[in-house]
Amino acid sequence: METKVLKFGGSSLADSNQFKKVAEIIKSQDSRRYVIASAPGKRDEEDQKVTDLLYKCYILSENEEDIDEVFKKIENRYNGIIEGLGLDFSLKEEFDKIRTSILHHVGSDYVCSRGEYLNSMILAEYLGYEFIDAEKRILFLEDGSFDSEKTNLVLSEVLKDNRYAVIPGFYGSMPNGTIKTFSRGGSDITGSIVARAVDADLYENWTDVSGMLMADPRCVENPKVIDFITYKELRELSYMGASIMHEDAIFPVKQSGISINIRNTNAPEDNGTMIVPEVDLNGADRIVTGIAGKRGFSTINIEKDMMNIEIGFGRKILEVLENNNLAFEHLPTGIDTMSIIIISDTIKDIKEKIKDEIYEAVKADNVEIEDGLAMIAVVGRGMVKEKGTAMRIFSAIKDASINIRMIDQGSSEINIIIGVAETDYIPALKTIYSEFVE
Ligand SMILES: Nc1ncnc2c1ncn2[C@@H]1O[C@H](COP(=O)(O)OP(=O)(O)O)[C@@H](O)[C@H]1O
Ligand SMILES: N[C@@H](CC(=O)OP(=O)(O)O)C(=O)O
Repeated sequence: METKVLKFGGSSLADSNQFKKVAEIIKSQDSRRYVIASAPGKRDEEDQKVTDLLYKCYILSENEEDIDEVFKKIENRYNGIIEGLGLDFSLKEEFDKIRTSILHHVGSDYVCSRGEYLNSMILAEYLGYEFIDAEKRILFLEDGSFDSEKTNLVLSEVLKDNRYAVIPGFYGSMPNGTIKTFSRGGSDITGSIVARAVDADLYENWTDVSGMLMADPRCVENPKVIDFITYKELRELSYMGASIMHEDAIFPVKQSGISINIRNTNAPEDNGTMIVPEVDLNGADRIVTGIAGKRGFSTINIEKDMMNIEIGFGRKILEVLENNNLAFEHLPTGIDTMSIIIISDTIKDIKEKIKDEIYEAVKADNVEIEDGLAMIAVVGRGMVKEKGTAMRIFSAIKDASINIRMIDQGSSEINIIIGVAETDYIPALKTIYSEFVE
């Protein structure tokens, strides 16, 4: 029998009307057997996500402030859904337990995870599916990383006895039993983990847009939908800010070669985007599959005459970063210069320390740290066989009178990354999009 795993994001489960659409989608195919639910998301621009409200309660309680007003808002969200669906079902005992836990200062991960826990209970009740908790089934290791193999064993064992089930997204357990969440947006990862555990034929990721778009719709007007995209391209784009899917959601399905179909809960008739292991390169009808970007990067510029012949120069610099627990994004080099691109937030409080340590480590002539950089990734499997793509990007940027501050091309040749000033970020995205799409 065909098996599909479906993940519904917060926007798809934000109120009872959305729940009804979701149930209709699930019930329309017998193969739609395992459902991962997120916490209720925003109903409109001004609304708040339940995960954010829960976190607010956690902070209030930590500061010994009253949580009642915010906690009431959370209860009202769930009670509104239950009433709207006409269910004879109450979460009162669960609310009391969570409230008491918050007042007793349980960990923030436990508090934030309750959004998906409660929403999944309602959805299971509404569908008549089994509720299978992620606690003790999605497992983390002592160091906080995800325990992929053990989870796969435990989860496949539980799910093989349940033909239809709802599983909360976003969290699992530490070896000592406490709840741990993935980073924000992590229900996408849970969906991928479940798809692997049941060896699904397809992982459907249901959201509020009709697939992965060629650019962020908040920056470019009406971007086109991507029909097919490879795991590798998706990883590049999601890491660089195409926030439709969590950047780590690809790994569990990649191990079994399961495709992901991004679909729109509000337009279920649309085909959406298929994310596949590989597609025939000659089949790529576009050179560029998608464009994504992020603001908030800094550059550490290091100058030293003849650094090019100094053995161990790079290692000494990277050691400074490692000793300060800093990851770097890119490392463009010249003959006597090296630049390190780094996320601004990670370095903001230790800039002078890092500069001093680099001076000390390599006896540099000059070290400067510059903020305000945005990075844009132009990604496409079609770029490998096409000449002149870089030239087209650069001339489009030049024609828009934008200065390029950094260039990096990955060795797989499926992406070109450029750095521009944050103020030039949106104009640069727009001009690259119109060069390749319009
Ligand atoms: N390249 C892109 N394609 C589609 N959506 C994108 C892209 N980049 C950013 N987004 C944003 O991602 C949103 C969907 O992700 P998210 O809010 O996490 O949904 P969900 O609540 O369903 O998990 C879209 O509404 C859109 O604003
Ligand atoms: N509710 C969590 C996890 C999640 O994945 O949500 P969503 O599917 O709405 O992005 C968050 O807001 O981060």
